Amino acid sequence: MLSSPLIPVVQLDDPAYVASLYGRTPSDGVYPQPLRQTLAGQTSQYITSTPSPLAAQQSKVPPPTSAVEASKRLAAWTAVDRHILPEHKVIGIGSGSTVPYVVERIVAQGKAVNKDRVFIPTGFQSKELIVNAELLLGDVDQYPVIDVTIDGADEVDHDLNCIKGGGGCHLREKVLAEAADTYVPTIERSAMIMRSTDYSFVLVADYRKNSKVLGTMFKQGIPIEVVPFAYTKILQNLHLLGSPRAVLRMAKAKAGPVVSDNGNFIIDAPFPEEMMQDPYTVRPSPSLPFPPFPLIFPMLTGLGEHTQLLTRIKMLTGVVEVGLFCHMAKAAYFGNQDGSVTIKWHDGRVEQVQADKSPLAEKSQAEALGAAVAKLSASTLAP
Ligand SMILES: O=C(CO)[C@H](O)[C@H](O)COP(=O)(O)O
Repeated sequence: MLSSPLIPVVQLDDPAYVASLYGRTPSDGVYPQPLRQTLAGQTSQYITSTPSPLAAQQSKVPPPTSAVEASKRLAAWTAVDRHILPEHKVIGIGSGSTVPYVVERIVAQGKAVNKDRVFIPTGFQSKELIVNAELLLGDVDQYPVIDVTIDGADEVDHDLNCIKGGGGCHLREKVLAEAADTYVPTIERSAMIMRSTDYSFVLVADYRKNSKVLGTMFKQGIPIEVVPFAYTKILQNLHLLGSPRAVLRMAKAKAGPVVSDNGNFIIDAPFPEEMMQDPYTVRPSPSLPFPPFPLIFPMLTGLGEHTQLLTRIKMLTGVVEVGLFCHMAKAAYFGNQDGSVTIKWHDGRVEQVQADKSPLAEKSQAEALGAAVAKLSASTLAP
């Protein structure tokens, strides 16, 4: 075989070469296992299985520096304490700035309980969080049934419908939300829909996301993931559907559009309040614009009863997923500025956890107690 002096020739099945890539060989019996610790900021894809100091450093969440951050942590910790129980072995981890606090609290449950668990990410960010926290990474194609999924939200309404996708991850987020719920088909007003009968999808957010009607707090619109080549046609259809201000989401630190983890584009489509009030329920169509219009565009105007916004957007050709999560969540946890937590449950109950009963209060009480004990023992031991 001819070889260039500049390009070393390697034999791909050479055990030494394989070992140099993966840190172990097929004869170890554990090959091939995913061994990398982190890809963020790394130049090499292959990193040894020894936890790197960088990974350890990245898995530490800095203490919150603002009221909003503190309320995210409060929501995340309270939700983890109530919903991630020792018997839960397959756990979905969502995306966004609240989720690092979820992972932080799960890690605090200890190595013993976490060693038998597998964590399923909703995208690049949560994959990094899982790996950096040295938790076991899995994927939803291995685990299509998840015990509990915890995720952030951009806005949650009184019915626990929510907008997600501010971070462009809502396709995977919805798959993981569905994997955590149990669905049965039901017929409602002549339409077959899937209703969840057992919910294990939990939302965590700060107080700004707690709302009555979607779109009143999160005004940039419903995130819609679309296949790139169809985006102009979809924008046109969304304008006809009632969102004349729908736009393609542009990247901030890159020229051109945001590209999702799945290689798609994201459109943000704000709809008027009356269309957002109940984006899910099938109900009789309100006034149709003028007689010939529904005949020409029946799908856009909605004939008869099938007027739910979620389905109508999803039915547009080229739409991959809509960032409206309707009747999927078991509960939504909102951290408040005063240290309390508001919990909205799927059956309509609203629960309030007072500040002195929250996990953060317990932590500071425990710290104060620890400090007092240390002081007392120091003074007792002093000569
Ligand atoms: O849906 C999401 C990403 O696609 C996030 O969960 C949502 O944007 C909330 O993020 P944050 O916790 O940063 O407010």
